[in-house]
Amino acid sequence: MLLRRVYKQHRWLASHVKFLSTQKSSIDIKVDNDGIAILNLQRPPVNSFSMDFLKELSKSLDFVENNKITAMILTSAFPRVFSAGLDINEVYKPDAVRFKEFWTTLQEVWMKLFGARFITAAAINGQSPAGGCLMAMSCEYRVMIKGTFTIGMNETSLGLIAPTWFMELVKNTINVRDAEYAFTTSRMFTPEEALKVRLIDEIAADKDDAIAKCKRFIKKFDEITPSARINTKMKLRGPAIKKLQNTRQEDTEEIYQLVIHPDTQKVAIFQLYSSPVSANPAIITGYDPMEVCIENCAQCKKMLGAWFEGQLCAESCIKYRGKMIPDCENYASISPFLNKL
Ligand SMILES: CCCC/C=C\CC(=O)SCCNC(=O)CCNC(=O)[C@H](O)C(C)(C)COP(=O)(O)OP(=O)(O)OC[C@H]1O[C@@H](n2cnc3c(N)ncnc32)[C@H](O)[C@@H]1OP(=O)(O)O
Repeated sequence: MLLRRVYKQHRWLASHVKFLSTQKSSIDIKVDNDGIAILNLQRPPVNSFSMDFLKELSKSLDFVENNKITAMILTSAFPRVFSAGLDINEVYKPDAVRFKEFWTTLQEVWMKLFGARFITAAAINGQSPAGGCLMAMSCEYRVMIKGTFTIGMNETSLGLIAPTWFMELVKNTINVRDAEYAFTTSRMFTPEEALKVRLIDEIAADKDDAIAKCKRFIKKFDEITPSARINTKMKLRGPAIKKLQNTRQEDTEEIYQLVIHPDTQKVAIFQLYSSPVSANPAIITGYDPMEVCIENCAQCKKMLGAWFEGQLCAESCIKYRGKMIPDCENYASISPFLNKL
């Protein structure tokens, strides 16, 4: 009888979710026949977390919770990137009110994901720096696919400092020494290295295998009384959530002050147009012509949007060490960076 009700509910959810996912959404939710919700992040190009995307994730987590779905797997619809972390556009020249709302939304998503009553697992099917790593780490189980992908906390290389609650989470997952080394040096881990320090729990051959392995973890709880599982999880995770609840405003203010610092802004703009995880921000510090050049690339990108190849502009700027300074109103100077769409 109970089984029939659960089955019927899953069938309803499956059709309902199908309806939801026909709206243009950055998260595709599918509930499978085992009653597990698979959340595919699909915000082009790299699943970076903007405020709207975070709000959508927040609603998706509510959907899983409100429909009493027992487990969720977080993954990416893209083949090479799980998530590029926070959207650098939210960090570059932020408006104070918007940035604070953005950060508050991130806190809220984190508290919902980390403190979810349902079982959570991440199938990390690509690059997962900084905020991408944060989302995966907030789940109870992590499976990463093998390949040339990396995961880690590269905040310091961007001139940023990860929030305390993220540091605590990592310190409680891997050992303190590895956490300190990784955070301070912006170390990115290959899947094998991540497994060694237990940043992840398993390695998979591909995305399907990663999801299958996450499901195997979820299945373990068939043998465990649900209330015992939930109460144990809450006892383990509750204090960290309470701590953030009590310090949300200070946390937001601290991060905002950090983000608007000129040094952070220099790195943010560099990152915006030259994004590989291994980028060395030292290249752009203390050399003014290059800084002006990169600022101008950013301005042209803002003015011309998709017509303008911002990354190409920034790369040329770095290559010619600031000797080529684009003027957005001078066609000759920007024509090398205009595309035909
Ligand atoms: C505020 C303090 C709090 C600290 C907590 C968290 C901080 C963060 O999360 S900051 C973000 C950290 N993220 C990164 O450093 C990742 C940067 N990105 C990359 O390394 C690569 O893009 C990635 C390996 C993810 C994917 O590589 P590719 O597949 O080769 O793609 P591209 O590099 O060509 O990028 C495509 C496209 O996406 C834009 N992009 C990349 N990352 C971001 C981002 N985080 N935010 C916004 N946009 C991003 C990149 O600029 C390209 O744009 P176009 O040039 O317009 O195509």
